[in-house]
Amino acid sequence: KSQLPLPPGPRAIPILGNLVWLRQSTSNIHSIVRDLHKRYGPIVTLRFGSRLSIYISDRHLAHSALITHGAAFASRPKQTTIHEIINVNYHTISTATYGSLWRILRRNLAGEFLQPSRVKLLSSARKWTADLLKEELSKSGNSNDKPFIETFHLAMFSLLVYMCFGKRLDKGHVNAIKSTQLDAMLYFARKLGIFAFMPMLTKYLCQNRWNKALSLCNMQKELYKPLIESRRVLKTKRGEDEKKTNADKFLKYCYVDTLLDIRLPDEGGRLLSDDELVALCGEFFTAGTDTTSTALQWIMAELVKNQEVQSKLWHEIQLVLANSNSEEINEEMLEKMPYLKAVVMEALRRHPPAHFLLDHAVTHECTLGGYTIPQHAWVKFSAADIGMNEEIWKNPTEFKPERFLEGGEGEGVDITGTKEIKMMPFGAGRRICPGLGIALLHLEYIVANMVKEFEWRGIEGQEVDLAEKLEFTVVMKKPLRAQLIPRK
Ligand code: HEM
Repeated sequence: KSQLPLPPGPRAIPILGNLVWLRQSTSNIHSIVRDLHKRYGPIVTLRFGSRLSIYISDRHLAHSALITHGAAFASRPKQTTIHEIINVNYHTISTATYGSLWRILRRNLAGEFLQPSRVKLLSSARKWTADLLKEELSKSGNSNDKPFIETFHLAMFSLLVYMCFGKRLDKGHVNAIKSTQLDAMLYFARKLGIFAFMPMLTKYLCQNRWNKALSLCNMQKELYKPLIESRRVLKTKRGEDEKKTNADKFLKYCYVDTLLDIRLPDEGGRLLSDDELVALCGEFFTAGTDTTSTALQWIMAELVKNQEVQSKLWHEIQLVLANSNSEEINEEMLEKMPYLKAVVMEALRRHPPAHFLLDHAVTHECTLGGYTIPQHAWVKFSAADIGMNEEIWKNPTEFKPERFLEGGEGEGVDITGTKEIKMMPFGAGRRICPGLGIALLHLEYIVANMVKEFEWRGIEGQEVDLAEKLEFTVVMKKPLRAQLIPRK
C-alpha cells in the first residue's frame, strides 16, 4: 500500500461525504469543481457517501494517467445495482470493466463495424440523412418556432438507427425511438446517482425512480427487439428476397449484423442475449446521437455569431465545387477542405459536448502526481478545462478556427492525445471514443452541406447566447434560432 496521501480536497463528514453535494445541484458540478481546482490544485478529491471521486484538470496528469499508465486507468467503476440491471451486468462497451469482454465488444465496433473500408459502405445512409436535414430545415428554416437542435436530433437518430438496424425507418418510427432514448438517457444520467448512497435504504425510499428506470428499459426493449429480430431473419436465406426487392431501404451491412456474430469465449462461447443486444443498440444511440447533435448545434451557433468565419467556409465550399463536376458536397471533397476541418476542431475545443470523460477506474491502487489513487476511486478527467488552457490556447474563449491552420497554436494537433494532450473532446488512451472517426466525418459532411445549402444569419434582437447547460451533454442554455436563407 502506498504511503502517499490522497489528492487534496474539502473536509468530508463521515458517511455523508462532502456537503457540497447536498447544497448544490449536480447540474452545477462543473463550476463547483472549477472552484475547488482554484483552491486545491489540478487534482482534487471529493466524497459522496462512501464513493471517492478524483477530479483531474491538468493535461500532463491526464497524459500520465491515460497514456503513460494507460492500462492501470482503463477500467470503469461498478456503478449501482440499477445501472447493472440497465446495462445487463455491464455487457456494454462503455460500462464493461477493462478485460476480455470489453476488448471483444470494442473491437467489434471500432475494428469491425467502423473500419474505414466498411464506413464507405454507409455513404448512402449519410447522403440520405443530409437530404432529409435539408428538407426539414427548408420547411422550418424561417418559421423560428422550433429550435434547430430538434431537427439535428431527428437527423442524427435517423442516421444511427439506419446504421444500427440496417433499415430506413419512417419519421414516426424514428421519432418514437428518439424520444424513448432521449428520455432514458436524461433520466439515467440525472436520477440514478442517488442509488450510490446507502443503496438498501435509497432503493426502498426512491422506489418510483427505480420503477421508472426499469419501465424506460422495457420501452427500449419493445422498440428494438422486433428490429433486431427482423435483421436476424434478413441474415438468413429467408430474408434474402425481401432485401433484394427493397434494396434501397436496407443496408447490406449494419451494426446489429456484427453483434449477431459475436461469441463470448469466457462464457462458454455463447452468443449475445436479446437483452444484451438491446443494451448495446441503446449504447450506440446514447454515445453517437446526442454528442454529435450537440456539437452540430455549437458549430452552427458559432457560424451564426461569427459571420466572417461562415463567409470563409462558404468561400472554401465554392472553391471545391468549382474544381469538381458535382453540385453536391461529397465525402471525397472533405479532404480538400482544411478550413472546414479547422471549424469543427475549434468547436470541439471550445464546446466539447462532454465536459468530463466517462468515469474511469484504476485496476489496482496506483500513484499519480505524488498522490495515491485508491482502487475503488472514480477518476474524472475534464476535457473542457484542458481545451481552455491558456498556456496552450491564446484567448481560449474566442472562436478562431485559424489556430488549427499553418502557424497556429493548434496546427497538426493530435486529437487522440497520444504524444501530448492539448485537447481531448473524445478522451485519450485505451478508452478513447471508438466513434471518433465517424463522428468527425458526420460533423464535417453535415456542416459543409448545411452551409452550402443555406446562409445562416442571426435574428434581429436575438443575440446568439453561448451560455451552457448540463443535460446529458453540455448544451446551449438558449437553443440556437437563426434565419436560413437558401443560397442561389
Ligand atoms: C461528437 C461526437 C462524439 C463525442 C464528442 C464523443 C465523446 C466521447 C467521450 C468523451 C468518451 C469517453 C472517453 C473516456 O471515457 O475516456 C466516449 C466514449 C465512447 N463513445 Fe463517443 N463521442 C462521440 C461520438 C460517438 C459515436 C458516433 C459513437 C458510436 C458510433 C461513439 C461511441 C462511444 C463508445 C462506445 C464509447 C465508450 C468507449 C469505451 O468505454 O471503451 N461516440 N465518447
